[in-house]
Amino acid sequence: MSTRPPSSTLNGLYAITDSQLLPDDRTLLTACESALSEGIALLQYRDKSADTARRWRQGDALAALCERHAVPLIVNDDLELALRLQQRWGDIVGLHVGQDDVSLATARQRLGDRAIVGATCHDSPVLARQAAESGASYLAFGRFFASRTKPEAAPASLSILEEVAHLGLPRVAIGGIDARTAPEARQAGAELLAVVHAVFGRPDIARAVRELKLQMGDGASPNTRIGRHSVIDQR
Ligand SMILES: Cc1ncc(COP(=O)(O)OP(=O)(O)O)c(N)n1
Ligand SMILES: Cc1ncsc1CCOP(=O)(O)O
Ligand SMILES: [Mg+2]
Repeated sequence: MSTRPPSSTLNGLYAITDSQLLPDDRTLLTACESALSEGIALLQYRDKSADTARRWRQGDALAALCERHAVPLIVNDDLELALRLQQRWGDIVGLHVGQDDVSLATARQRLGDRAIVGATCHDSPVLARQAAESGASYLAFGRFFASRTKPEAAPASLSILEEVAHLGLPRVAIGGIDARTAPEARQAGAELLAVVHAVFGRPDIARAVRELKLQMGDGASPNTRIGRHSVIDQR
């Protein structure tokens, strides 16, 4: 019944925006354009502010950018924003939910079977199984290394990635991923490496993406393109 992408189709670098590192529209869009031009698998819009108008404006502009690059835009936390953007931009828009956000089952039900809906599972095989059963498109684990963006996130061991391999969903590693730690996370089994600071905290974003992809090795080139060569169309 599910039309979720098979695990082999989500693979590569997953860049996540940060409203402190990218404080205004122009900085945000220029930075994301640079990252997208170098080839990322997914872009997440993560804005913790209470400014709904800004989130809609920026989300809409990012969706336009992502559509041009045929890369999915994943909204963090905000189901209503994801739904609004989905109405306008279609299934290029997805959602990431954590354990304190709207439930994965609700998100899946409201966004439909074709949307990418990802879930935070920290370092828990139980949460991972529940997320898989509730329709997650990918499972995110971490933080694995010291994170400048979210230092308070609970630490996790890379061994969780192997433990959940049997679920057959793409595994995301997050937290302190950079060019130095990327090979370790990749070798431990992560299909996707989610990165804030090592992309958007760097002065040359295109170069940062190139370096990370180099360290990720084979398969770091995105293959999640939406459009004529879409994994979504191929499902
Ligand atoms: C890819 C990815 N993985 C994990 C998270 C963290 O989500 P959450 O636990 O809801 O924490 P916040 O990001 O909302 O602070 C994520 N955003 N993306
Ligand atoms: C959102 C989130 N969840 C766990 S760590 C983290 C932040 C990752 O940012 P960085 O790549 O800068 O460590
Ligand atoms: Mg959240």
